[in-house]
Amino acid sequence: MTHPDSPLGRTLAAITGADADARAAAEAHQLAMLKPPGSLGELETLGCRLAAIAGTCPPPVPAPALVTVFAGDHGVQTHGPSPWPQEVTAQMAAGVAGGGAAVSVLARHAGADVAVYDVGMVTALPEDAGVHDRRIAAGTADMTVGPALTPAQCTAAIEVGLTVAADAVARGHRCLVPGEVGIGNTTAAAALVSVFTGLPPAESTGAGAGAAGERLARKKALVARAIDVNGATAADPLAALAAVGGLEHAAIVGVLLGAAAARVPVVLDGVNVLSAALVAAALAPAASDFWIAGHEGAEPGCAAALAALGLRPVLRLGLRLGEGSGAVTALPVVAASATLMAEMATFASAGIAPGA
Ligand SMILES: Cc1cc2ncn([C@H]3O[C@H](COP(=O)(O)O)[C@@H](O)[C@H]3O)c2cc1C
Ligand SMILES: O=C(O)c1cccnc1
Repeated sequence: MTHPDSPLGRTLAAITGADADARAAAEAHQLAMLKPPGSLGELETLGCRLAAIAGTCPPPVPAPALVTVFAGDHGVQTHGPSPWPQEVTAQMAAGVAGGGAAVSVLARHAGADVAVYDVGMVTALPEDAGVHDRRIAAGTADMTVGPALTPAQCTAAIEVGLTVAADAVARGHRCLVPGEVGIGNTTAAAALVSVFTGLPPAESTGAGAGAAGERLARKKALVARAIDVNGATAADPLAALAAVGGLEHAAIVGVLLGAAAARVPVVLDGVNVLSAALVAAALAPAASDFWIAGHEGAEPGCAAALAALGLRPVLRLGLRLGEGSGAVTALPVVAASATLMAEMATFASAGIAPGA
């Protein structure tokens, strides 16, 4: 149980759904805008959702955005579900901070800021790597023999995310984009997706960063064993997160809840972020009002998680990278939906009859 007077308890208590009046005003404004009703398709839906999130119509453009990349390692990688060595986690964290990773390039393209946090890599980086030290453990424990995280580690990682979200909003960021790096983390994500959607591990588990053949079969068996050994169930979301999640997933849960409490939109990425969103939605169903699905990734858990969350993706580009890359690619489209509402003429302002 979450203590009501803890950072998580206070955050959960602060989360209420998006603003129905602002949504109704946005729907009416869409009809008044100089276009046939419905002709801007999902851009209309997005604009109305942003209005409901902000509580005003037209909604403010969700900028500047901050991409928060959390890096952690995974004990389950001792069984080799990922074809990549664990050192790649730290190398990629440094790469994201250094500006050369895919998400770094895409964030520059979208005009978003990027911050990287080590929440528990096996290898700590020197300070000049530009990665913020929020280390909780040197990776998780092997989830196929017991919980990946202790309850205290899980809570600490969630609180890192809560603090990152609150600080970002306090510094003026108006949109959050959580991302991750962590060799082995699609094994944990598949386990979370199975626990929270009921999809069997054989169907929730995908290639991740390149598992195939015997390795992919082993990965599926590891996911099934981890859920079974820990008795992970959606009925106890925090225990399930500690059992089969990662430190980066827990930190992302914190960002997702912290942003919802601050009524700031979050753009969701691939299977890792979506698996964290399933946990966060189980803790606070109203929080999903504040989340926009940036894309539907190719990893099989993505479609199942989006369906369970009731979210339609902005993009479908066949991405299977993570880092926050797909979410940040969607950002300009999300921002466009708000700009249209603020700047388009209305039939009245243009002196044109709205038609039939
Ligand atoms: C070079 C490289 C860059 C990445 N950027 C994101 N990931 C993605 O792949 C990893 C998860 O896949 P798995 O569970 O199969 O290990 C995570 O680091 C995720 O962010 C990468 C993976 C690699 C190898
Ligand atoms: O969908 C993702 O987030 C993803 C897919 C493959 C590898 N890493 C992450």
